[in-house]
Amino acid sequence: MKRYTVALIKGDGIGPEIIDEAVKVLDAVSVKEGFEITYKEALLGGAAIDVTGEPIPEETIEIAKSADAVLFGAIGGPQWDDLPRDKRPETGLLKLRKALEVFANLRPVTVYDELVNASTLKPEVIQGTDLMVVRELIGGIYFGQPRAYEGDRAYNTMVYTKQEVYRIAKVGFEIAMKRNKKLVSVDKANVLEVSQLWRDTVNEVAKEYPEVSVEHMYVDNAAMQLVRDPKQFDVILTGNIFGDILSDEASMLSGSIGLLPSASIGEKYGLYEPIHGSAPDIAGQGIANPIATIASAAMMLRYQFGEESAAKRIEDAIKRVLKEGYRTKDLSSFDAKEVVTTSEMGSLIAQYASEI
Ligand SMILES: NC(=O)c1ccc[n+]([C@@H]2O[C@H](COP(=O)([O-])OP(=O)(O)OC[C@H]3O[C@@H](n4cnc5c(N)ncnc54)[C@H](O)[C@@H]3O)[C@@H](O)[C@H]2O)c1
Ligand SMILES: CC(C)[C@H](C(=O)O)[C@@H](O)C(=O)O
Ligand SMILES: [Mg+2]
Repeated sequence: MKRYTVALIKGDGIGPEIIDEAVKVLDAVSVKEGFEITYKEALLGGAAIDVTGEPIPEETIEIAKSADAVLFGAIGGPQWDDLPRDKRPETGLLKLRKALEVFANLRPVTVYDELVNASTLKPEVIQGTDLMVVRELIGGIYFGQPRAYEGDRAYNTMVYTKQEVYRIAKVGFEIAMKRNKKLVSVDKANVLEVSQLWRDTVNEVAKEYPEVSVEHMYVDNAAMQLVRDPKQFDVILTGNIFGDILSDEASMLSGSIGLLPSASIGEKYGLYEPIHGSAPDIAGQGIANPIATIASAAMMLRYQFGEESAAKRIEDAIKRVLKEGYRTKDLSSFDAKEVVTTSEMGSLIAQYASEI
């Protein structure tokens, strides 16, 4: 029997609630598909700060590196907001991404037919939207030096090397080749030198993929186009901060940020995480939508373990619960036949994923 080890990082807020549901679903499909997953929990974020004083203890990096994949919930919360930046929960996540060198963050945006009324946009605008944001994850302004908060002055540095842009662009084009051969690269090349390098490098990589149609778009226009006509996009290739913002925006095409999964991948490791945060406003109430995390677990099965049929089981089960009208509270006003808790949603998906 095939065996995989998964480092589980539950984190803060709704993190533990949504990870528990993903584990439920993974356990159900692994029985059906004949593989076994063993889990090792590790601390990160506020949960780690409270125990060790650090947002990412060394042990967490070791556990993450020694596992076959990492499944991550969410971190952060108001109780840690006043800590200095390098002691905050978010810094723990950024350090983990960096330590694992997961430079490519893939954020698929699916609009489920059953939820076309859930978006704030008109159904005819969003129906059929299916796009992939390819976000550079371990460079750009998030990590650039120098950076400081000095009295009345503070600064950050947006920096990309050609090599960093090249490798994320390659990922973008490879994905475009497997999808609809259409890529929009998003930058701010009318203002930023770093975006000029980005654009030049993307154009170089484009020569290796003559079949892929390439368009460059400024980020402000892209933000507008995403809500004007999302179906024009297939692969969106962009840098760290633009990808962060555009993917939250894109989540509202699908109806809830609680639906959007992601895979953060590099040469060696894989980190699977929903795109949303720890949602402190709803933590502990059993109302968080676990689908983003469950779908991230499906991405883990596909990308990290090559367990395509298990991944498909989960994705089909998600479609089925939505089709049958089960909704967590975030989607309760949209064609809901029954409003369910976080745990009930996880159990239904686990049940459907293990049928047949
Ligand atoms: N990857 C991460 O761990 C991650 C990502 C984003 C934000 N954060 C952190 O999370 C904390 C809260 O940030 P925020 O409020 O800006 O963003 P958030 O994504 O946590 O929440 C934004 C809104 O979306 C809702 N929401 C998010 N996930 C949901 C889900 N699964 N089901 C239903 N509703 C959901 C929340 O209730 C809230 O109203 C901050 O400390 C922030 O730094 C962490
Ligand atoms: C929590 C934060 C560091 C993180 C980011 O900005 O990358 C989050 O917003 C995300 O989208 O995963
Ligand atoms: Mg974000």
